[in-house]
Amino acid sequence: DKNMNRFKVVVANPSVPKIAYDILQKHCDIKTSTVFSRASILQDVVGADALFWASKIRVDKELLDAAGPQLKVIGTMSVGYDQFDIDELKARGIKFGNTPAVLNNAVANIAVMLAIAASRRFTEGRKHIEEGTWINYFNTQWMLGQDLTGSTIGIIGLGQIGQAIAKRLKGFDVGNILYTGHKEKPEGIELGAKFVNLDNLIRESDFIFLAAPLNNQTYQMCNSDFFSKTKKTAVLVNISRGQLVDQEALITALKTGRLFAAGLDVMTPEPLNTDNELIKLNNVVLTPHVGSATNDTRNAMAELTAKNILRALGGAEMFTPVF
Ligand SMILES: O=CC(=O)O
Repeated sequence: DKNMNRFKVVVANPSVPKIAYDILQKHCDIKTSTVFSRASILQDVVGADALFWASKIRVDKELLDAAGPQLKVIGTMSVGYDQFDIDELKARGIKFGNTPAVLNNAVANIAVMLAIAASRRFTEGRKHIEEGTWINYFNTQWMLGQDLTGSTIGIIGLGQIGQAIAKRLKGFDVGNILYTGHKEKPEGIELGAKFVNLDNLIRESDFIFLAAPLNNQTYQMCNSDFFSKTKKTAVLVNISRGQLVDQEALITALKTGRLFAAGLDVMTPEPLNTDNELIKLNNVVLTPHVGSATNDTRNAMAELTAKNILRALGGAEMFTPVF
């Protein structure tokens, strides 16, 4: 039987780059889930040895039960993995990997873009052009923004993306770089970044970057208490997950001048409802969760996920295991 020792892999997204198929095809039979519905994916995963996940659909007990006990490997084509029931995966001895590192540059770049766009009033300026309210006399006080140069930067989560953000901002001659997280990091020392508690970071930062994963510790960490301590001139940038922010509290802070502006690549829900207040606010810059969305980065993520899956199916350690 020529199919002996071949594995069954389910790719849970029809848009996964071809390179993943080229890699997996050598040792696997691939089934691609063509519809983004939980019901159809629950059927497609039946009998899979491995899952190639590129989906927000939750991988929980129900889905793992549907797949069956032969399922031993999952690779997610993302760095975040909040859609997975980690305890359930561990209990079943499933090897699990994500795609860190390969998306650091693309995501850090969009973080810097959002910081500058928000602090320099991109949305408001664009509206003035469109609506014909671009004033035709020279007003030295029109459309003034906040400086990145000389500012105090606060990074919540100095992981690989947080570090890539810090490295870039040094090129803008920022002042101090502060960070917070569960522990002080050697990389922080190398970057000349100072480990502080969250309270100090909120109070002192001119720009606050959210670069921490979504988990029980970070869920809704930016709440009304958080925004009661920010500088009124501060800019918030979120490239992590929308659920780190109490969005109603953020909107209130933006409307009442508790916060100068926000640049958000992530929000709740995604996609955002078209009548959401965030879209109406002049001091918000939005991008539709496209931090890693470049050709090269998505190809690299697909390649790494496929290689991780093959390694684990062959009994070796993944290149980038979560566990
Ligand atoms: O949000 C995207 C990712 O986690 O890679």
